[in-house]
Amino acid sequence: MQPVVDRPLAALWQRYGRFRGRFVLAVAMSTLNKVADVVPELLIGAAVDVVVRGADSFVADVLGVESRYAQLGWLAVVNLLVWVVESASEYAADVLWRGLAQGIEHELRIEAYDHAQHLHLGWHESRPQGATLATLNDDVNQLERMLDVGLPRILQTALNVLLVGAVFAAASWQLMLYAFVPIPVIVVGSLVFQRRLEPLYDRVRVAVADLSGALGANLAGIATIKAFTAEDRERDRIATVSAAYREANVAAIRSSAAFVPLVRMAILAGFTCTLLLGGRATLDGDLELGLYSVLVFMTQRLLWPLTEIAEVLDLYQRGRASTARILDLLAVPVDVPAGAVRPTGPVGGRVELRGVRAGYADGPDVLHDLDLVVPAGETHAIVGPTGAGKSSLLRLVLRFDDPRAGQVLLDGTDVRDLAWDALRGSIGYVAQDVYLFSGTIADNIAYGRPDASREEVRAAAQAAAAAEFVERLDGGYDAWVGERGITLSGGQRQRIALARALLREPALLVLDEATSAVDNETEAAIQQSLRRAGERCTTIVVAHRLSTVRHAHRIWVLDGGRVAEAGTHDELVARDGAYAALWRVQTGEAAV
Ligand SMILES: Nc1ncnc2c1ncn2[C@@H]1O[C@H](COP(=O)(O)OP(=O)(O)OP(=O)(O)O)[C@@H](O)[C@H]1O
Repeated sequence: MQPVVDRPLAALWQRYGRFRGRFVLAVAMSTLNKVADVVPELLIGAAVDVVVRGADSFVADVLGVESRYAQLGWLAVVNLLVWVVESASEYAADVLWRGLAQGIEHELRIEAYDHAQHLHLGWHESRPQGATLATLNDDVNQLERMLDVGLPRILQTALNVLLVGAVFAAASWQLMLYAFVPIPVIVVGSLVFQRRLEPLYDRVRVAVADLSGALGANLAGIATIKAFTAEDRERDRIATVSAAYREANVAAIRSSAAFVPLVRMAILAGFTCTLLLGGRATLDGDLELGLYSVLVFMTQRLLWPLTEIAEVLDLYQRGRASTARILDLLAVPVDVPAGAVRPTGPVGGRVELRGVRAGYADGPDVLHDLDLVVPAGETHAIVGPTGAGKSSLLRLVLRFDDPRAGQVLLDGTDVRDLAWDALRGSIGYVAQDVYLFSGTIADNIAYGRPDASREEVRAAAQAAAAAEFVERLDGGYDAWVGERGITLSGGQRQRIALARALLREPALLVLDEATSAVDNETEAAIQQSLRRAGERCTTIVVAHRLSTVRHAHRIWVLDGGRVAEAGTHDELVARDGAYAALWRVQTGEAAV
């Protein structure tokens, strides 16, 4: 995905204006710390000056103390004070920078996650889950590293140059020039290097997203891998993706490692200049010995931190790229905006599709000119061969997708005009592939109504023919359901999902193959409960097993995205069309 935010850090600065106060404070503390950090070097110079010049030293001039011992004592006291300031400011700066990084990291992650969950389902389906996960996780962490390690280091390096520059300038501008000669080389080199690294880090990111996507998909499909003894093949496939990641990283590392020797050479040149030229000036009597020793130390202090510039640029580059990706995610428009209509009275649950044409992304239409009405309080079934468009139709009712043409109406209002809670809040939905969250059985049943009492949870479980097996579980309603409910059987999962939908007492119950995995006896019990529940709500059922739907008020037979026929079970059997043929196959009256 090409980044759409071109100045990500400026955009971040704009976005998080409320952190600016803390940022300024962190900068102030880092500055104080750096100043305190430079002072000990000056004190060394002063100490040499005291030892060499005694009563004529700089300290003697300032304090009016002649004894060398007393002067050294004063220097020690100042050193102690500086040490206290340095330690305290370092602590404060550290806490502030890290707090800032953690604060922004947290807010950005939550914002990005929240935005992602409001994005169109089609957006999620059209890209690997690993890529979204990598943005929400790795990218946000990378930004945090840039903020809590990279930024303070950049600042310290800049302050270093300024402060040491000031000391040099005060001592000898010629020496300052020599000591500073390497800096432009390093900076220009760094910029060139940064430009080279940018595409390399993009490759690393793409590779890491591929890798986490592949790992996630494989772990989700571990049972299939085992069943097909595909472990070796999958290991090789992961090895290929991992090797691509390794190679992308190696390429980036090779470039970044090449930079450090260049910086070292430049530093050595600056250091040698100060050593030689400063030494000559001291021998010639143009430079105080104390100052010479300070400058030799200072050159080290000035230049060595610049070796870190490579690492800092590395962090900056990665952080910048990560920020761009997070902001790009945040810039994806929520193109299925909710309406604002909230019906005042109770929702009846009447569903109507008028001339609906629908499809996915740029693909062909999967539903064609569909007209269908489910009056409030009735139970209607949608049946038809696989791929006929049954689930696609339900997705329109829930507004996971919008039709390309035509309208979907709930109680006469276009679903596009309804607020989410008015639309989805009125619907109890059981998807074809049930998703349970890791938590207790009760948590899962009460997912749509977290305030439900235990009695209500139990009643819903009863209606979904789940109570009996739940009570037999160790812990009953407090039994822990593993991630995606893997500790339950398929039929048990479906019944929990059904209980979850029923507990909402929805105006509209939408069931997509909700009982496909339960046995006939359990299904009969569920049908009975559903008929009771159906007295209070409208129900749309998609089912392959026709016994599930034979009592429906109306059965819609879809074929190739169109309504092939519709009527009650008896009418359709009497018509002797597609439904009757299917019925005969399922009841064993016809040979398959
Ligand atoms: N998320 C999707 N993205 C793209 N195409 C899709 C998507 N979901 C379904 N389709 C396509 O839409 C068509 C209808 O699929 P749909 O799932 O609605 O059929 P169905 O009648 O529910 O089938 P089944 O009985 O197998 O569940 C199929 O051709 C399918 O390939």
